[in-house]
Amino acid sequence: MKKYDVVIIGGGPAGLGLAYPLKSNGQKVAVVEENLWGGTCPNRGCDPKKVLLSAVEAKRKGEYLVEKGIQDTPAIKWDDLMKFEKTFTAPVSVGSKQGLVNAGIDVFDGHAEFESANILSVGSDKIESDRFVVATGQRPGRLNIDGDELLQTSTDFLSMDHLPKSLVFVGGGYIAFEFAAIAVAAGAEVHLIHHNDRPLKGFPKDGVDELIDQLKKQGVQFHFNVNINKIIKDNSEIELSDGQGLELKVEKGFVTAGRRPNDDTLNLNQIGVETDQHGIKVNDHLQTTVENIYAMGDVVSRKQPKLTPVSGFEAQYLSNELLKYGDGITYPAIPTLVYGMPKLAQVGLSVEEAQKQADKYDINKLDMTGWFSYKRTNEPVSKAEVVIEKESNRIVGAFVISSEADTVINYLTMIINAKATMSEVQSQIFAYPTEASDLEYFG
Ligand SMILES: Cc1cc2nc3c(=O)[nH]c(=O)nc-3n(C[C@H](O)[C@H](O)[C@H](O)COP(=O)(O)OP(=O)(O)OC[C@H]3O[C@@H](n4cnc5c(N)ncnc54)[C@H](O)[C@@H]3O)c2cc1C
Ligand SMILES: NC(=O)c1ccc[n+]([C@@H]2O[C@H](COP(=O)([O-])OP(=O)(O)OC[C@H]3O[C@@H](n4cnc5c(N)ncnc54)[C@H](O)[C@@H]3O)[C@@H](O)[C@H]2O)c1
Repeated sequence: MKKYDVVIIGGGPAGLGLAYPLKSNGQKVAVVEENLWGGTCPNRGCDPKKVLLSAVEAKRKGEYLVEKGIQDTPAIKWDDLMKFEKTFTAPVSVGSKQGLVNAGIDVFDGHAEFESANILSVGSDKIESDRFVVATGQRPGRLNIDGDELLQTSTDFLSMDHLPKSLVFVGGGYIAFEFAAIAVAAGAEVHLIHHNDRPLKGFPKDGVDELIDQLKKQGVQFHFNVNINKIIKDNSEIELSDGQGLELKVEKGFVTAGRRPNDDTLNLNQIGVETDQHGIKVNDHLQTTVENIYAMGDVVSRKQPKLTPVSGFEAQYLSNELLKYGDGITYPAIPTLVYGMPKLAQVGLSVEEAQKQADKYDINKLDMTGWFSYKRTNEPVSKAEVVIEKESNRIVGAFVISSEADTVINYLTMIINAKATMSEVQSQIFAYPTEASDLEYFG
């Protein structure tokens, strides 16, 4: 039986982010992966999605300037776009695995399961290790209704060679809003079904309503307060119904109603590792309820959002922690973003929380649509809500909706984490005219 200092289960951003620094610090390390090396983000998540969005951004930016110097709106050719996307995804798995091998890290292909707190089985291999780190991520949740198997997942959407004429997303979270923006720009008839009237509920309602308005103008059809309870096949289409009058026929349907942790097929509970509905329970050292087993990334039950840079941050933390027991993990302000045209973004203290403590915080509501930066691109909406702590005159939170919300939220994240006051921001010289030079008006 092979014996290691650390065995990592899951070859995604979290697992790979930990394997390299441990190896370069002299540890004997192995990584186990049952599917594509590199994990969700580069194979079936962030990266392929962002490649598809390149075309959406180009199309919308052209559209805004029709009759303002641009003659025709660019049209998206899905089949070509998908071929372009696959040039990014195709090399990922082989390259990620080879990178580990080149670094002298042992790799195992297959499904990992614990036999005990020190022994893991991967197919017919048994692997012994002093410590294990579970970094198995999440997978799409299912609806548990008749015909659920007729719905495809985000992975299927991101590898569709041809765009269906009509499609529906069931569940209105990050994935549904982003994919709806992509599919409607590419020319499909797009429906989005949500079981209540508050999709993307972590974002301010007025901002989400703006996004919904924009997506409606682009052609997305929303169905709120609808609980689908049956799906049947009808020739080349599927029909979704709620038993209350909605009967929707589309060529393809996708379940986008949340993701669930991959913590249920590793024998974790049998060896004493406790889980809850959000994933594996860990303390602030990312240690599970079994002393020598740690967990990180999307599979962990925690309040921070489940995102690639958060997985990377935890991997970096554990790479120190496993070599020398130190302080518990503390997270900086983490920005979250719904991509599309426009994008929604927020960071730090939420506007909703700040409103509850009006004695401590001011909220600066900015309609930037008429500001030079946005007027020159003629985009339909650009707004921000900035939370300022009265006592320190510091920005402590922000929400942004615009096509540049990703850039703006990253500036604000740096400002929040640096604890800079508004006068410190205003004393910088930024290149003009840019989103950075607009920052002086945020306070
Ligand atoms: C459609 C989509 C879009 C996204 N977009 C963004 C985005 O724009 N920005 C962002 O920051 N995040 C985004 N995310 C989230 C991001 O992909 C995850 O936060 C990130 O991949 C988590 O990394 P991880 O290493 O924890 O898990 P994963 O990347 O999921 O890796 C876990 C790995 O473990 C393997 N595994 C599971 N069980 C076992 C087992 N028993 N044995 C062996 N191997 C196992 C899996 O096959 C997988 O490869 C997106 C996710 C999706 C689905
Ligand atoms: N830009 C990004 O950073 C990004 C993009 C995509 C995905 N992600 C990651 O993936 C995760 C999961 O994304 P997601 O969009 O699948 O889930 P989500 O949790 O963001 O949203 C799912 C939505 O579906 C609703 N819902 C649940 N059951 C339903 C039902 N039966 N019918 C209709 N609606 C239902 C929920 O109320 C919720 O609003 C995100 O939380 C994030 O971690 C991030």
